[in-house]
Amino acid sequence: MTRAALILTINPGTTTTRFGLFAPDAGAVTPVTEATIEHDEKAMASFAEIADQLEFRAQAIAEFLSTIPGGVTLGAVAGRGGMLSPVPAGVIAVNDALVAFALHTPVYRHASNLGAPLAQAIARQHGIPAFIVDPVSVDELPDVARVSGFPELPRFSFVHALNIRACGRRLADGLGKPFEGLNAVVAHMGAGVSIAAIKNGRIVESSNRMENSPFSPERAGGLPIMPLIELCYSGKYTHAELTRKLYGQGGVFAYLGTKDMRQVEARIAGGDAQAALVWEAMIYQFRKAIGAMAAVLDFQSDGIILTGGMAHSPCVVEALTAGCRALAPVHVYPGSHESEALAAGAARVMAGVETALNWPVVPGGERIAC
Ligand SMILES: Nc1ncnc2c1ncn2[C@@H]1O[C@H](COP(=O)(O)OP(=O)(O)O)[C@@H](O)[C@H]1O
Ligand SMILES: CCCC(=O)OP(=O)(O)O
Repeated sequence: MTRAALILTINPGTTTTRFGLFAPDAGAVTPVTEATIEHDEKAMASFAEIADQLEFRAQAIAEFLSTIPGGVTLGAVAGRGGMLSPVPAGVIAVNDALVAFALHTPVYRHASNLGAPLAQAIARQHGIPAFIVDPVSVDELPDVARVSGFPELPRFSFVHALNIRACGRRLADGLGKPFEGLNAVVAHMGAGVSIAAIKNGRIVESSNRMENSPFSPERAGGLPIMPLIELCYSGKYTHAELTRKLYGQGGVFAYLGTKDMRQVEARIAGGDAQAALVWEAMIYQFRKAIGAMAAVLDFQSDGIILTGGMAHSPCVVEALTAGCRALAPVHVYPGSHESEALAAGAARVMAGVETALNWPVVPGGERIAC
């Protein structure tokens, strides 16, 4: 029996590389297998630059593929897209220029910058196309949302677009309406957090996790700006130290020394008052952000979606549902649905339901059939 060519998904995280194999079927996908490789934190810290991890992670993928009984025939590879320049939502075909941008001139340092290079490396070995889908630099903000109050620092979009759009599609399907007609608030609550407003299928506003965002297990989120300026110039920290403190060691970690919310909840159950205060403050900030996104949608949303790792927590879900259900019905889609969303994007292109954008993506730019 010949086996259908599968779609390989690659999702590089700070200390993990997640893989999936999916069978495409007329623009949809069925999961075949998924795996997460946990990389040693010290080993990852030994790489000076994210780009230096390429070989190491490529080796991990080769090992994953070698474990598939009977081998695997691939038809396409879809990688998580990184901190690119602003792009529309959708699928982008990986080419050399995109790989060079992601490796050498990304807007910010982030493991997702390796999604395109890794996808290309595997795709080349198999002679198949490579894509990225809904990268974190998806920017659908209207002009009014870009005005920050200081012309040199306009607001911009970095958002968990892949999971947020996948959850939006799922809600739209459940409601029997097209995604393009969906209005919803999505709270992606992972190690980093994005709270976003989807209006007619477009992410028209989001908390931008290091701009005006709630804090999260490891990100400081938005901070009091005048004291932050003082701290920057105080000489207390170097640029790199302060960036690390706010970005990977901020939020819950800065207060409690852990990024694992299960541990935090266990400490609260054991009577730890500081843990309880920090947890409550984070939920309080989530509620404020969800309310702000509901306001962006004129309080006319089809639903509020709670998703990401923290949506596994009954305490988080209960607290947010109680605080937000007056705004719209609350739907809980725990975990991230990124692998399936990556595969579905590639499958839509392979089935001809959608065309891929070509990099560099310019307004009204070229789309290519693959
Ligand atoms: N059952 C749970 N209860 C509470 N928190 C959880 C649970 N499962 C995962 N988390 C928390 O979710 C966060 C990770 O979310 P996830 O979406 O997996 O992260 P990432 O941003 O790395 O993809 C961690 O802080 C983790 O402790
Ligand atoms: C903007 C989303 C990119 C991302 O994955 O951010 P976190 O690392 O904060 O989850």
